Amino acid sequence: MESNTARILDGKALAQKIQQELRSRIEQLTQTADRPPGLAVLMVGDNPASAAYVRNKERACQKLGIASFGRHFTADTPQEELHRAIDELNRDDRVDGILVQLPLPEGLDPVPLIYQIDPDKDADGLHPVNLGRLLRGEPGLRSCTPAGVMRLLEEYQIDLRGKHAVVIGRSILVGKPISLMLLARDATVTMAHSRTPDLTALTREADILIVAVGRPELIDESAVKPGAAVIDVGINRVTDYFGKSRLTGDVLFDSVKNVAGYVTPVPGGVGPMTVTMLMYNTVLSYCRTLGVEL
Ligand SMILES: Nc1nc2c(c(=O)[nH]1)N[C@@H](CN(C=O)c1ccc(C(=O)N[C@@H](CCC(=O)O)C(=O)O)cc1)CN2
Repeated sequence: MESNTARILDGKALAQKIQQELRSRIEQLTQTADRPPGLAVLMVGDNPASAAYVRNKERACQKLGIASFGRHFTADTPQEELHRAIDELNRDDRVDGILVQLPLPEGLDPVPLIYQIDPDKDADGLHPVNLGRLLRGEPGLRSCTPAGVMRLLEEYQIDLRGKHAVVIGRSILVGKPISLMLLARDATVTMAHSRTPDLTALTREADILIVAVGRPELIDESAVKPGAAVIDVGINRVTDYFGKSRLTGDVLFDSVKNVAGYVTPVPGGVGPMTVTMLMYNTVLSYCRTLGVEL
C-alpha cells in the first residue's frame, strides 16, 4: 500500500513572514506619522493561559513597533470599571485597537464589553458591527483566528471554490465567522456541532475540514477524506500516560497526516496566526485613521 504524508501548513513561518511585512510598513509610516499604531489588551484575573497569550501579544507589539496600552485588572473588578476603561480607550487617539482577553472570570459578562468597543478599534473583530459587515460581505475588521485560517489556506493555494467545507464548532470566536469567510470564497459550507448525528460520515465528505471544538484529538484518519485539508483550531493541554503535560489539538495529527493532503500542527499552526492577525487588524485601523492603504 502507498503511504501518504500530508503537507504541513506552517502557521509559525507564515506568521513571521506577515509580521515582517507589517513591521516594514509601520517603519515606513512612522517616518511621517506623529505616532505609532497602538493596541490595548484588557486582561482580567490571572488565568495562566490567558496571561501567556497576553504576553505573546505584547511581545509581538514590541517586535513590530506597535505601542501597547495593556490594562490588567483583578478578578474581582466590577463590570462598570471595565466599561469605564473601554470608554477611555475608545476616546484615546493613540489607541487603534482594543480587545478584552477571553475568557473573563466568572461573574463578568464579556458581551456588553465587546459591544462597547468602538467598531473601528475592534481589533478582535467580534463587535456586532464587524460581524454584520462580514455577514454582508463588506470590508471591516475580521475575527483573528478565522482570518488567520483563511490566510493559511490562501498561502498554500488551497482551492475553495465549489469545495465542500465542513466546520465543526459553532462559536462566535471561530465556527460562525469562519463559515461565513469560506462561503464568501464560494465553498459549500456545512456547520456541524455537538448535536450533529453521525459526525464521521459528514467529515469524511469534507474537502476542507475545520475543527474548532476544544476536544483533544477528536478527529483521526478514519474521519478524514483522502487528500482533504484539515485545519486544527483546538489548543488543549493534556496530561499524558507518564504524567507529563503537553499541548494537543482537536486532531490526532500523527494519524490524520497519513490520509490528509494538508494539515495544521498544534502548536505552530493556527495559534501563531491568531496573534499575527491581531497585529494586522491594529495596523489596518491605524492606516484607516491616517487615510492610507495598508
Ligand atoms: N479576546 C480573545 N480572547 C481569546 C482569543 C482571541 O482571539 N481573542 N483566542 C484564544 C487565545 N489566544 C489569543 O487570545 C491564542 C491562543 C493560542 C495562541 C498560540 O499561539 N498558540 C500556540 C501554542 C501556545 C502555547 O504553547 O501554549 C500554537 O498553537 O502554536 C495564540 C493566541 C482564546 N481567547
